[in-house]
Amino acid sequence: MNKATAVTLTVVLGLVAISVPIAIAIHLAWKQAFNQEMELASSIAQDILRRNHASLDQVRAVFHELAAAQASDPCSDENRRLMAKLDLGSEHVQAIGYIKDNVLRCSSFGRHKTVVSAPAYETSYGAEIRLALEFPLLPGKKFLVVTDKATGYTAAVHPNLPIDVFAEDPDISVGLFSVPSGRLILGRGNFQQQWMGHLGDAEQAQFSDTQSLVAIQRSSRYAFAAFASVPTAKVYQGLVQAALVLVPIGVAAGVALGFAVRYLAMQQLALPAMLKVALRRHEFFLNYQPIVDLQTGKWVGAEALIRWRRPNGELVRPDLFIAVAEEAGLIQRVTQRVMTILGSEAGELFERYPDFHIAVNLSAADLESQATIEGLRCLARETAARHGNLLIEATERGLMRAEVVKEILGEIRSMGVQTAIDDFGTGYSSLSYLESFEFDYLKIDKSFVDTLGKDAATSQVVPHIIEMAKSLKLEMIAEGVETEAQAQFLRERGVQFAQGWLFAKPMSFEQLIAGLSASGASQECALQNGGMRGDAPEVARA
Ligand SMILES: Nc1nc2c(ncn2[C@@H]2O[C@H](COP(=O)(O)O[C@H]3[C@@H](O)[C@H](n4cnc5c(=O)[nH]c(N)nc54)O[C@@H]3COP(=O)(O)O)[C@@H](O)[C@H]2O)c(=O)[nH]1
Repeated sequence: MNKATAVTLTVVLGLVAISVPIAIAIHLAWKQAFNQEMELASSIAQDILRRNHASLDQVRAVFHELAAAQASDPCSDENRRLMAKLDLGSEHVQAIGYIKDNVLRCSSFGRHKTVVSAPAYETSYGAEIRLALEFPLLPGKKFLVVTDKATGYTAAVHPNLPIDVFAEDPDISVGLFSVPSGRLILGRGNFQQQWMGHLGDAEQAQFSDTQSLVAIQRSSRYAFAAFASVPTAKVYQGLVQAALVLVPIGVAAGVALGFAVRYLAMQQLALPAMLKVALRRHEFFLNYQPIVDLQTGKWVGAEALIRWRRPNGELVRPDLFIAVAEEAGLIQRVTQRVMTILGSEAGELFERYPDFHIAVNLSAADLESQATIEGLRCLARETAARHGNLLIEATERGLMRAEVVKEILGEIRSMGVQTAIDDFGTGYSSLSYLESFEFDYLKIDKSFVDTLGKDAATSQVVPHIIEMAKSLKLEMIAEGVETEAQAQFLRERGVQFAQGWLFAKPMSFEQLIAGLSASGASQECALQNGGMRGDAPEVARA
């Protein structure tokens, strides 16, 4: 990637890093305000339902008591006294009377002969409803009147009482509608007939349109439902309030992320220059991760893994700087550095453990260059390496220029340096393509080993890789083995070697030597000369 592209990418990423948290903050503020208003609507609807249940329960109790009195004349003095008593004792019922043939014959206030309107509708539980009836002694006051169809007893409820909630807020509409007919029974403010459709057979419904947030709650005992609606404008007011808290947090998070992106980008852009300095100042060192024989558990080799410690003590991860070194054309110098360090350390190792091997990672550029042959020859000389003491690991991505790589690999093998295909299965090589390269080992990638024992689709891949390796007559090294179950699986299927935290993490040269001494690995290593092919004139010690 050139510098201009990297700068553009950084600016774009920085803008995204800043704007995404702000967008998330605004979205959260909106959601919070919306939920808050919806919860308010829902709690009002439930309150209205509670109040209506209380009113109706009292009306039914009144009817029950009057029926129980079994008066032969519903308007007798005694029965009217009972009406007055029940009336006084009820919080919701304002007047009690007796209606027959649409004539109010008497009430707790006395005898009448007032013609009243026909009921607006009849309920499923045998009550007749008149929505706005005036009592003779209370002119100008309209009541919701319920008449027990069977007895004619009638109770009047103040129409505002059940919906007398949030009355001080004119923007909030509330009411009660009959479920079967969709007719509004009581209400204040705005009510749209089509809201009913949202309830269907459900207990409750919550929805919004461009103007309102609506909550509907169905009665579990009567054929009506209560609703409350809050104007959408209130959500915007709430949004502003929530945004005042959340947006500054989002801006702070965005700015912090923006700085982080900038810092990382600067580091990334500066890395090639830093790498050059690090190569000059010898800031690299090696770690070694043991490779074990899965049958005996002995350490038979180790992979050399480069480490970069900056002068301030910071360790830079190889998966960060190797890619940069490859892109910046510095990887061959890095590989050369690996071989130089190895040259100063491995001689002692091969002398004490003649059958031990050390693996060196090669990138694509290394695999295409004669300089690698020279480097390995020099390393073999310096360390007095025997046939099989040195091994190179090439990834599938490194094999792109097949013809050139084949030639270099051939020369490497003819020196007695063994070859392994690394990260197997993560690239795009076909079997026939791989067959055309001569490798000694196949390294099964950690990503496949990770899936062993899991239900993942890729967990089926390892047995196929093993079969393939067998058919290509390659020995196998499984990477990233972390559990005994994985080791057991691989062992049972004939995988010879493994590497991973289950056995040992990457370690210093001194730790490797100490570990080898402790395990007494000298003569019994499994990567015997018998496991190698061809002569090795350059590396074989006399
Ligand atoms: N061209 C070169 N590439 C190199 C060199 N040194 C390292 N690398 C490559 O960098 C990548 C990261 O390497 P590293 O951080 O050293 O990680 C290695 C092991 O530590 C890790 N590993 C091994 N076992 C386990 C395990 O059980 N769990 C776990 N979480 N990680 C584990 O795997 C890395 C080794 O991978 P591989 O090379 O594929 O065998 C990595 O791609 C290195 O190749 C260098 O000198 N040159």
